[in-house]
Amino acid sequence: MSIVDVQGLRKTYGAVTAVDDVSFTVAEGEVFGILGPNGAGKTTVVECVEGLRIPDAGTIRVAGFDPHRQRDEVTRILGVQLQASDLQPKLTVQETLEMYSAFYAGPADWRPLVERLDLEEQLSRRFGKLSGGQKQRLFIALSLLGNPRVVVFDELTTALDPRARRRTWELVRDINASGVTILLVTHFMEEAQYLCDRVAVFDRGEVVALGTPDELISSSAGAIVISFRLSEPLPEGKLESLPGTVSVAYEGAKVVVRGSDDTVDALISMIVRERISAQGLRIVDATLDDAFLSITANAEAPEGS
Ligand SMILES: Nc1ncnc2c1ncn2[C@@H]1O[C@H](COP(=O)(O)OP(=O)(O)OP(=O)(O)O)[C@@H](O)[C@H]1O
Repeated sequence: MSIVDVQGLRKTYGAVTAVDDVSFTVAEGEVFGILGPNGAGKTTVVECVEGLRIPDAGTIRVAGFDPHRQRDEVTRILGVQLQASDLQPKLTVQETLEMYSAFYAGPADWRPLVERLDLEEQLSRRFGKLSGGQKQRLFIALSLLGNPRVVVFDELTTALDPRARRRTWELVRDINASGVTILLVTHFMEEAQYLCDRVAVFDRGEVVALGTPDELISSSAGAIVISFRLSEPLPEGKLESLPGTVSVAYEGAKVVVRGSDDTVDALISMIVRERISAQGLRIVDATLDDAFLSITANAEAPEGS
């Protein structure tokens, strides 16, 4: 059953069409990723879902409620990640938790949350003195105070070092395992591949791909990446003409071929048949990063164009 339902969403800012005819649904219990290059419309979409922006057209429902017209109902269902600018730097972690708990009629007990998020030792520290990772964990705690069924995390791990990011991923999994649906806006493909059940890729205000990370990887061109070093150049066009080849790139002596299982078979046969020396041969699955670049390949226009 879908808990978030977005149909035909359109949002403009003056002459800028930020989002145009966007539709997707999020099933209860999913981690749903919203990906896309800068300016693709991701934040606009989640802000419409949160009821912070009024759509120009289309319908949005969160557990059946309209986020704009039924804001109170949606606030009881949807937890939103605050930004650093929303919080008082001089308040302690405990004061912040108590203050935000007071906004809800039946708030969650923040003590187990603090324990789960490893913030116990920070309770008497001022918000402004917390590390980036501690701040993010506090934002997660605050987003869960209202016992939400859905939470929106927008760029949750952007400012974190790799260790803190990994730790936050485990927390997100943990929150999801407790039954909370998660809408995750991220620029990190590794994060999306690790956490998301399904992702929607936005490009210039539209959904250009939607599916599981594996579906996106296998449907985007070049699902397999083959790399090796050649001791001597091959005749021009030889690799390009292999079945299933999508691209051939030369990085010095290293060749990177993107293609399909057919490309692997044909390349190996060619190497054996023609006794080609292909050193350091590696055959790996493409990642969501590769799929994202392929899906959004046409998005990048030069600055100022
Ligand atoms: N308040 C606003 N007024 C005018 N234009 C806006 C406003 N907010 C966003 N835009 C424009 O709408 C488009 C979509 O912006 P949005 O912030 O939704 O994209 P995004 O995918 O979240 O980008 P990023 O990854 O950079 O955060 C962009 O062209 C942006 O410049």
